[in-house]
Order: sequence, then structure tokens, then C-alpha cells
Amino acid sequence: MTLPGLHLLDDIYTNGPGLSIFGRDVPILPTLLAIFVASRVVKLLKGIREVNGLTGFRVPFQPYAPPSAFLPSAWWNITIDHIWGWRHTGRPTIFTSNIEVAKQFLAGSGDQKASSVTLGRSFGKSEDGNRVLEKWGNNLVTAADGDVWRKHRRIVGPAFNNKLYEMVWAETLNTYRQMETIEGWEGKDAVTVPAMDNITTKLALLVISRCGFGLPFDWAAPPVAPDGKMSVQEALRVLTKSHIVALLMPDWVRYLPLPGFSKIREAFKFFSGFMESQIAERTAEVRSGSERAEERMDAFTMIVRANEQEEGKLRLNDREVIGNVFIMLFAGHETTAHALAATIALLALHQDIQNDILKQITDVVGYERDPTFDDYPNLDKVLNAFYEALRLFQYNPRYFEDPTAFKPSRWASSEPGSESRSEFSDLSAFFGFSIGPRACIGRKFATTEAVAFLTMLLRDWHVEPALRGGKNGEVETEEEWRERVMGNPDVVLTLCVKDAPMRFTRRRP
Ligand code: HEM
Repeated sequence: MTLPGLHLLDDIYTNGPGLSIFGRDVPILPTLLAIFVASRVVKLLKGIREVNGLTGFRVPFQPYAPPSAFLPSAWWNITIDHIWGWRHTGRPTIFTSNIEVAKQFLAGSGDQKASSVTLGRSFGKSEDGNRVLEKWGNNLVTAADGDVWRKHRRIVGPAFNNKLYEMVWAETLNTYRQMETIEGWEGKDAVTVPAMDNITTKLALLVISRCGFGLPFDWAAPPVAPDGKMSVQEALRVLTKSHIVALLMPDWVRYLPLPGFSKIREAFKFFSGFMESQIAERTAEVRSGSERAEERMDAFTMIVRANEQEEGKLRLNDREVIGNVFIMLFAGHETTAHALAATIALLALHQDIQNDILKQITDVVGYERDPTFDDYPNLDKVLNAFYEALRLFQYNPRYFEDPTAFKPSRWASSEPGSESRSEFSDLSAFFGFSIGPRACIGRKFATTEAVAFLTMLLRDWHVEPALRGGKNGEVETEEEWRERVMGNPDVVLTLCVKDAPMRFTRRRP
């Protein structure tokens, strides 16, 4: 290949790894490095110009994307740990805890054009940062362009309706019961769970599998299908567990002979084929107007159904359908699981709040029947605890009095029983699900699951921290437990509490 003045491959093939630029021999690696550095500097300067020199961080790489994700957190490299480290500062930057600034970015149309009025450019989603989430196909989360986003939202939006939330409620109750049976809680007066997150992660995976994908998985996962191959449930589990590797690494890395990679490879291949066959099956069902298609209320089938009603450019192709179904797993699984584990850990540390919530549960539902989705608006104290646990990763004292305190009551409204009361009639200070048109589409999915699970769990079990015994028979204090479990969260896809050891004592026979 010959470019004017640059004879790159010619030289590598004929003279070894040298490079000739304008007739001069230069070493290849330093030259490529210099080109890379120069390109980053140009990008950085362009970025600073686009924000009109707004003060803030000047970093050479897109946070969370490679190579930033693999480099240590430092003043020149922003990672998720960085944001956690600043949680008390409330300092306005591009990574901001200032709600007014955030609103300028997030309010407006899907591509956030409104922000351009103030900041001199369109602040859409970052293509670099989101590319890793497109492994399975373009989707709602990654769509950077407003028209593309609207196309996805038109198809995916209708799937998030009350029928889906009723299904989420019912499946959460089913999963709770399976958990009690299979984890051996039944018939016991007390149970110790070494890591709460393991339970909530499994719960969230099963609920999303059933309600998002329409796959009726069980708590007891058979790793091998009857034909001896990897089961669908096992493939999904492997993909979920390995998603950081799977997402951040280029595809070819999966083919390296490294431990565990053959399983990831097998799961990827297996699940891609499985999803394609599922699309074909569901499309055929929807087209034939079969009873089965009418009965299915899962998000996947609803997306296929909505897509069937579109034509031409407005239709999603198969890869985009898979992308949208799969993104629910990444957007809705860990997030819900970690927030739930944190809520349970915080309730264990605040017995008074736990008792107050229990009182509401028993007043609304009693002990004789299962809670139903109709109870959801009246279980606002349960929901507020979940919101407050999410807020504890957002500490700006300008908006929250006593910001480090766990106070679910700060979200209470004066109108008991109204649907809006726990849905933040005053949304202005709550950013847990983001705001504006790109806010979380799965918010009610997550809150429905959380309220159903917490209602069942807290009605049956009293929750407290499982304190660790020391060498000389000393037992750690609750404060030490809190610091150990919650003081320095892990970063997986999102922030999460460390393994939270919990003790559950049965409240009634
Ligand atoms: C506690 C649980 C959850 C939290 C804290 C959460 C948080 C968020 C946040 C902050 C965003 C905005 C992201 C951005 O601007 O880049 C978002 C978007 C999104 N979330 Fe969630 N989420 C949760 C649960 C779910 C669930 C259960 C689902 C699906 C079943 C889901 C699906 C999505 C999707 C598809 C988007 C993109 C929306 C769009 O761009 O139009 N999330 N979520």
C-alpha cells in the first residue's frame, strides 16, 4: 500500500519493521505512538472548544471504554471509582453532582439537542463509550443519534406496560418461593446468607429471563441440557458473569486459549443461535396470530410484535431486535440486583425503619394472602427504602439534608395511596434512573420487582447484619460491618456493596 509520502506496508514487507516518511527512515512503533498521541491531543482540544472551555477534567480517553477501563484511576483517567471517591464534594464538573448542570445535558430531545443552546454543541451519548454495549446489535441504550434512538424507542417503548409489570410482580413472587425452597430456608427459624448480592443477582437474572426474554428458567439451573450441550440458562449465566470481559475485549480475545474463555466462546455462539431461532419462532407466532403469541407478555415478544407493525426504515432488523432484548440484561440485571442488596443491607442496619416498613406491609397485605400488583401504590414505604438506597450513591448536600443518612421518609409524599406518591411527584432531585427522554425505560420494571421481593422477604423474615467474630471472641460492631460492606463498594458494571453477610430470623411460623 502506498500513500503519498508514506510507504508503510511496503517497508515492513521489504525492509522489516521500518517506516519511510518523506524518504526518511523512522522507527515504526514510536511513530505510530506519536500519531496516536497527536490524534488524542487534537480530540482533546476539539472537546475543550466544544464545551466553550468549561472547567472540568481533561482526560485523553473516554471513561469506561478501553483503554481507560484497563488503566488505574488517576487525575488523567476517570473511572467509576473516581466518582465514588468524590461523592461528598458536590463539585460541578462534566461528571457532575449538580442537578442544574445535569439537567442541561439530559433534558430535551432524545439526542439532547437542548443542551447545545447553553453549551455550544449537541451533547448526545458518546459513541466511543457505548460501542462496547453494541456487541449484540444496536439498541436503545447505545443509540447516539436522535432519529435512531426514536426508531428504537418506538418499538421498545410499548413493551414496558402494566401487563409486563404484572408479570414482573408474579414472577418475583414465584422466584422468591423457589429461592426459599432451593436455598433450604423452608422450615428453618434462622438462616445466614454469606453474600446478599448472590441472592439478589440470581433473582434479577431469573426475573429478567422470564419477563424480558420470555424464558421460563428456574432457581435450580440445569447446567447441561438433555442433549448434553450447554443449557440456555447456563449460557445466559456464563454470559452475564463474564460480560465485562465479553463487552470490553475485542471479539478475537475470546478465541485466545485462556482459562474459562472456551466456555464464554461456547456461550456466545450458543446464545446467538438460540436468539435467532427465538426471533424466527416468535415472528411466526405473531404473524399467524396464534394463541401462544397473544398469551406471551414478555418484553421480547412485545418487541417482535411492535416491530411487525412497522415497515421500511422504521423496522428493526433481527440484530437490532436481539440488541434491544439483550441490553435489558445488561441495563436491568446488575443495577436492580445491587440496589436491592444495598436496600436490604441498609434495612438491616436501621431496625426502626425496618419495623416501620413491616407495619405498612402487614397493614396493607396482612399475613393471610400474597401481595398483589394492586398493592404496589400502597407499599410506598417499601419503595422509598429502595429509592433511598439508590440515592446513597448521590450525596449533594445542596439537595439532601443530612445526605449520608439513610432516610427513606425523605421521599414520602402527603397523599397516601396515590399512584404518584412514590413515583416522585418532585423528581427534581432524584437522578437514580436519570431524567429527560433518555431516562431509564426499565424504572417501573425495577421498582415493581424490588417492592414485590422486599414485601415478601420483610414480611417473613427479620433482617440483621451477620457480624464477623474476631480472634479473641470479639465480634465486630455494626459500624465496622457497615464500613466493611458498604464503605468501599465494588465496581462491576455498576457500583455495588461488597459481599453483604446477612442473618434472617423467621418472624412467624
Ligand atoms: C435499579 C435499577 C436500575 C437503575 C438504577 C437504572 C438506571 C438507568 C440509568 C441511570 C439510565 C440512563 C443511562 C444513560 O443515560 O446512559 C438507564 C437507562 C436505561 N435503562 Fe435502566 N436502570 C435500572 C433498571 C433497568 C431495567 C430493569 C431495565 C430493563 C428491563 C432497564 C433498561 C434501561 C434502558 C433500555 C435504558 C436506555 C433508555 C434510553 O436511552 O431510552 N433499566 N437506566
